Amino acid sequence: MYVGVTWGTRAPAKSTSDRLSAGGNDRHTSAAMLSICARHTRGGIYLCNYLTTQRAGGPAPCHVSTSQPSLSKGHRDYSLPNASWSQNLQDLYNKYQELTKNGDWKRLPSYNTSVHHREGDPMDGERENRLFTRNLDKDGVGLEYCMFYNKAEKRMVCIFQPGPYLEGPPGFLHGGCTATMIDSTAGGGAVCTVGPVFTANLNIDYRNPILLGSTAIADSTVEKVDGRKVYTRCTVRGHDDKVVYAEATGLFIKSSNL
Ligand SMILES: CCCCC/C=C\C/C=C\C/C=C\C/C=C\CCCC(=O)SCCNC(=O)CCNC(=O)[C@H](O)C(C)(C)COP(=O)(O)OP(=O)(O)OC[C@H]1O[C@@H](n2cnc3c(N)ncnc32)[C@H](O)[C@@H]1OP(=O)(O)O
Repeated sequence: MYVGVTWGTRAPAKSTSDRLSAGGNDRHTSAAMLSICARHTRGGIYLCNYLTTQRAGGPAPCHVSTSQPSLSKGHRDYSLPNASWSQNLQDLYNKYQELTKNGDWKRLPSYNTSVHHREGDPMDGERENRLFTRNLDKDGVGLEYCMFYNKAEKRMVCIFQPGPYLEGPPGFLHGGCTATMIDSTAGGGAVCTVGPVFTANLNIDYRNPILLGSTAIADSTVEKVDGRKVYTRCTVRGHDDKVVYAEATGLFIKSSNL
């Protein structure tokens, strides 16, 4: 039976990434880097490329690591920082991690299959299905993100960094991917508030294009629950809140079939 999300109980107690994030700007200390290299070398070839978008005037850094976690070796919590994360994403992660300390906010662990989010589901075994937002094996080329939920405010925040494989207009994020992040964030907020839901309706106003490699925040609130209907509102902004990328409303229907 689906009982909702697990609050990090399966995440490693103190991963390299956590140690790094705790260190904030110390993340590039030599000891930490050696530790990361050792970890990635075990899982594949470690390489950190520094890519830039080709757009004149505003290249955003995009770091890509080629570590290739295997699904069957599983259980990786993909919401933890990795070498592909930009400093802006890392800073936002540190900020929200800090907010989790008094219990108001919870970090959601994130796996690459939907079922691994369900309590009681086996965490091992081969699975072909992949979560849409976690379907690329290389860190940094697709979506890097982490969600935080505030129960009292019925609010879900997703900090994210879209990689180079998500291009729509040259240098910019595909609008369908923006929609995916809105759907996932608002849907995740609805799931955390009422339990399993289906998306019934999503309305999006795209205000500004999102540069690939940049860091953005999707910020969603459950505004009303009316029977099985869950009404949400979501805004996507830049990491420093200076630009609004998109504004959306979403209707989710509580389902007993999930
Ligand atoms: C990426 C994941 C990250 C999440 C992290 C968080 C937690 C992790 C846990 C688990 C991860 C899983 C999920 C995360 C959540 C969301 C992200 C992805 C979500 C999706 O990707 S999901 C796929 C796309 N989605 C569909 O594939 C739905 C297709 N569709 C249907 O399956 C049915 O259509 C359904 C079920 C929607 C309703 O069907 P139904 O038979 O159950 O209910 P019914 O029709 O009676 O409607 C009941 C009342 O809603 C009103 N109503 C219905 N639809 C409306 C509409 N469009 N506009 C206005 N009102 C509407 C009616 O008017 C009535 O209102 P009233 O009660 O007042 O009469």
